This record gives sequence, C-alpha cells and structure tokens, in this order.
Amino acid sequence: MQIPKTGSIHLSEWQKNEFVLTSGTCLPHQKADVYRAHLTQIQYAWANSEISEASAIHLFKKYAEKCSAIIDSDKVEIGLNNHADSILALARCRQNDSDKWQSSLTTNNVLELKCVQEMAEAANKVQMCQSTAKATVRVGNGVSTSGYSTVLSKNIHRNSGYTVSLASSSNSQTPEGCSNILQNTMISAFSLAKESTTDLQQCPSQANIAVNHHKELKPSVKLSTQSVSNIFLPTTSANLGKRKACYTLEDGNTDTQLITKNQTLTTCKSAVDQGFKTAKEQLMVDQQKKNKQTQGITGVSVYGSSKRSLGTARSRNLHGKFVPPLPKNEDAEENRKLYSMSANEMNFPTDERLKNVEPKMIELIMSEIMDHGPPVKWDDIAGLEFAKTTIKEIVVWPMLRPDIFTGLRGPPKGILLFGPPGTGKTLIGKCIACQSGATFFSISASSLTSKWVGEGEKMVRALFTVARCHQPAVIFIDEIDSLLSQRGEGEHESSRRIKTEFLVQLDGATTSSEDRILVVGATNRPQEIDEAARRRLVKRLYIPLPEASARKKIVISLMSREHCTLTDHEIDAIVSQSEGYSGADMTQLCREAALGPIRSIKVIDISTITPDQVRPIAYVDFQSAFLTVRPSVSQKDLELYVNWNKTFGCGQ
Ligand SMILES: Nc1ncnc2c1ncn2[C@@H]1O[C@H](COP(=O)(O)OP(=O)(O)OP(=O)(O)O)[C@@H](O)[C@H]1O
Repeated sequence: MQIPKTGSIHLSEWQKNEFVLTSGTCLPHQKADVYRAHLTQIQYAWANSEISEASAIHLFKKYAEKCSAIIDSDKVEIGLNNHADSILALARCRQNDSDKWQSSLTTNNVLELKCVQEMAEAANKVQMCQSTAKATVRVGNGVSTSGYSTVLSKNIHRNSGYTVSLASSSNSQTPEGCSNILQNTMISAFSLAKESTTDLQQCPSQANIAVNHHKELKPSVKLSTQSVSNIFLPTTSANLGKRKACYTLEDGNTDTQLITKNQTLTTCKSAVDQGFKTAKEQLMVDQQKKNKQTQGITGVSVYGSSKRSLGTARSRNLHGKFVPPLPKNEDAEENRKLYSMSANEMNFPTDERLKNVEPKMIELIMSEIMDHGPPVKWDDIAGLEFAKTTIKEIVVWPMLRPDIFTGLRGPPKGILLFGPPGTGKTLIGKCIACQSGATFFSISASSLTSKWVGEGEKMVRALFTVARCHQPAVIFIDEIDSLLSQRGEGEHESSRRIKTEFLVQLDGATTSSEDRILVVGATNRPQEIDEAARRRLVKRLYIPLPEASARKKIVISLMSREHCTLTDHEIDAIVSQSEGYSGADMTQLCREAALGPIRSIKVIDISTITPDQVRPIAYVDFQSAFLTVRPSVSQKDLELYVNWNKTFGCGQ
C-alpha cells in the first residue's frame, strides 16, 4: 500500500488506522471514519507540499471511493445508507397524509429554526477549540468536493433529514470532534422535524445548511433547497505561506471552479467526482438522465408533445408559409418507422385520446391522410366568388376568432361542396385549412370502403380522434356520396357501419362546442347523399364550372410561369372557345398546349437541344390542344347540379 511518508500525514496515525481496517472486527462506520481521516491527511499533506499533486489525486480518489462505497451502500452489513432510507421512508409516509403539502420553510424563517440556532452555537463551540486555522465555506449547487463534507452531510442527514456541511478548519479536530457536537444539534433538528410534518417534508429537498466558522467571521447560515454544501479543507497555520489554494465555489454553479496554483484541486475534484457520489447526488444524476431521455424522445414525438408542436407549427399567421406537420425530406423514412412503432415501444407520452387507436392507423392517417402539400391561397382559386366569400364568413373567420363567433354565430361543423368534377372543391377544402391555420386531413370516401376493407369504421373513428388531437382541423372527404349514400337493399353491412360511425363522429364534433373540427364533404353526385347526412352538412355550396373570367385567370396564371407568346386577344379567344370546361379541363388544356413546342422538335434533336432553344408556347398550340382536350362535364349533368342546388343548396 502506498503510504505518504512525512509531515502532516502522521505515519503512526495512518498505520493505526490501517490496523483498525484490517482487524476484521471493524464496523462500517469505523471504516468510514478511517477513510475520512485518510482523506483529511492527504489534503493536508498536499496543501503543505508534502506529497506531489499526482500522489494526492491518486490517493484522494482511492480513499474517496472506498469511503463512498461504505456510505452509499444500502447493505446493512457493509453500508451506512440505511439510516437515510429510513428517514426518507418516514418522510414519504408523512407526505402521503397531504399531497398538497408545501414547505413553510423559507430562507428568512430558517434562521429562526431551533436547530439552526443550535448549530450556530455548536459552530461557536467548535471555533473555540480550533487552532488559528481558517476555513472558507461556500454553498453552491455543485457536488460535494470532499469525502469529508459528504460524510458530515450524511451524518447529519441521517439524523435530521437536513444536509448540513460544516467547515472544520482544524487538523487536530477532524470530523469526529465536530460531528460529536453536531450530532446533538442534528438530533434536536430531527426531533424538531419529527414534530412537524412540514419539516419532515423538507427532507426530500434537503435544506442545506452551511456553517461558516471562519475565525473572524460570525457564523452564518445559508439555505438552498437544491444545493449541496461544499467544504474545502484548510491549511494549517504553520503553513499559511505555502497555502496553495483559494477555493471558490459559486452558488448555483455546478461547474466548480477552484482557483489554485496549478488548478490542482479542480483536477482532484473531477477525479473524485468520477468515483465519489453520495446517494442523493447519484439520485439526481439518474433523475437528470431519465429526464433527458424522455425529452430526447419527446423531441421526435408526433403525439403528446407533438400535439403542441404541431399546433405551434400550424398556428402560422394568415399568410405564413404552410409548415407541414411532417418533414418531407430524408427524415420521412425515419418518421415512418417511428410511427409504425407502438406507443409502448416508443415509450413517450402519447395523447390520452390516442391510446385506444391502433398505431398502424395513426401512422396511415399521419402519413397518407394528413395533407402535407403546398399552401393554397384564395387567389389561387379562380372565380367562385360567392362560394369563397361564404366560406370565409362562415368557416375561416370563426376558426380564426372562435371568441367572437360564439353561440348562433358558431361555425357549422360540416359543409358540403357539390358540383361537377374538377371545379376546385379540393382546392377550396385545402384553402380553408391553410387560411384558418388548421390541420388538413384529406381522404377519399371510396378508399374508406375499399382500401381498408373491414376496417373503415375504425379508420373513421381514428381519423376523428387524430383530428381532435390536431385541432383546429379540417377533414376533407372527397366523394362523400359513396360514404353517405342512401340506404338501399344491396347496401353492404360494412358500408353501413362506416356510415353510422361517420354520422356519430360528425354529431360528436357538432355537439362538442370545444372541438374545432370542420368536415368538408365534396361530391359530384349530391343527389345520392341520404337525408340524414344532408341534414348534418348544413352548408351546401354549389361549386360550378368556371365562368369566362375564371377561365382567363387560370390560363394567365398557368402561362405566366411558362415561356409563351400569347397576346391578350389570343387569350380571349381561348377563353371563349373553352366554354363548358372545368378548372381541371383548363389546366389540362394548358398542359397539352405546353407540349406543342416540344412536339415540333425533331426527335433527333431532343437529346441535344438546350431549354432556351425550345420555342415559346403559341396560340397554335392551344388550337391543337382543343382538338384533344374536351370538356369533361356534360350539359345534362350540369342541369342536375343546378336543380339540386335550387332544392338543397345554400347558394345563389
Ligand atoms: N377554380 C379553380 N381555379 C384554379 N384552378 C382550378 C380551379 N378549379 C380546378 N382547378 C384546377 O383543377 C385541378 C383539380 O381541382 P380540384 O381537385 O380542386 O377539383 P375537384 O372539384 O375537387 O374535383 P373532383 O370533384 O374531381 O375531386 C386543380 O388542381 C387546379 O389545377
């Protein structure tokens, strides 16, 4: 064994202690005392340059670890930690009496505590028996620097539930001397604590009291609920000139900075810290680790916290950029994997409401039904002025200002957009979501009945549940007629169940004033929707074919992004020629015309031609396009819409 040889490490004392250790009859607390004494001696020796820095670090670490192993061990035979456990258990029992308990202890009234006053008195007594040595004690958030302080803290904690550190400055009055006096103080502190639940409750948070008994200073007491007192051992008076360190620990600074000649104690401290942790410190470290883990996982969570993050992401301002709830980049695969894991596997806090929903369904809804496309502005929708104005008034404003649109002004929970295909119903649904800051879920009703055979009903339930978690939300159901068609003889059982579930969910959204969910149904066959469903979709808006002005707007808008030579006159000619075309037809017409210049390139040149060599789109290309792109809506169908609008529609 490596034994320091000279000076303040008294060889005889060291050997005597070693003998106690190896006697075989040594009790845990005696062993701990021996190690503590060793630690003290090592520090003295180092402070007086009697041993090298390297030796000091090595020895300090070694004995600090040994000491800690005894103090922190919960085993009755070899450890001392059981007392603390008993106190904590006792405290917990008391705590159960009142969950709402709050400590009455404050930094001001703690000075009036009997135990604190007694401790101050004890400090004075210790001071009397001190030599001229000096000690500096600082209270901080840092971990204990010396095994010695920890041992003292432990002793006191065992008895009182308080963590108290005493700075002893004497090399002759090593901890035993001080702790004897402190024992009495702490016993009374504990008695005091026992008398009051309040005081016992203080145990977990541990009032840390540090007594500064610097000779020239009056004893002072500091208390901080989360701090661990620190103590730095002093030098002897005989070696003041050789004193190595000015030890400083700032309150609240866990990265202790010890200003020493060679930063020695810092090294020493970190060496000690690595192996020497009190039970409380270990608990705090473990707790922090746990918290970090939870936060880390929550960071990628889509549910639970995501409810907030999605909410934030979507609560953009009116013209803010649409932020998709899921990143559409290489992380998508990662997210996909995460969603496919069950909530339990992921071990993150899920939204309570999602607990009964199959993770598989949540994944589908998040990845396939929740829309992540580019934002749509009202201006992107050509024409349809009446529908747009109505929707802004009855849906978007109420969603933006639910505080004003209350009671009778409350928004409808379901609207129906009906009209010929390709007239912008989906665009409107998306625009409502974007402009009202809502999450947009878009699903085709036919996929509910065909894609998730046997599971459509569950899917409807899951969809509304997820939407509820991401409010405000717009659920757009295309081809809603296939979901809500009138009941007939041949109606399949599963379709009937889906429909029932949908109506139940819609009713739920309607009756709950807190839910900010809007169902937008779109159909080309409004006449097939049954009465019950029609009644629930209170606002039924006709989305007709685009008028001339709207068609012109579509052409101009699409051509503005291309290299084209269309004159105003030519555009007007295209508009008049496209009477009866839907918005989608107009788009298709423009696409077809845009291919004209490419078609005029010789096949042999297609691989070498540069983009600027491709000629601009011209009127002639539209003439050709009209030959292949025909209107998709028949006059007969149009009449049907107009009639249905007259009967059930809410428009002009
Ligand atoms: N009013 C419009 N303004 C601008 N573009 C439009 C308009 N109507 C349709 N379009 C174009 O047609 C495409 C299809 O429109 P959308 O999907 O909204 O029609 P829809 O009425 O939902 O059709 P469907 O009934 O077949 O589902 C749009 O992407 C857009 O390019």
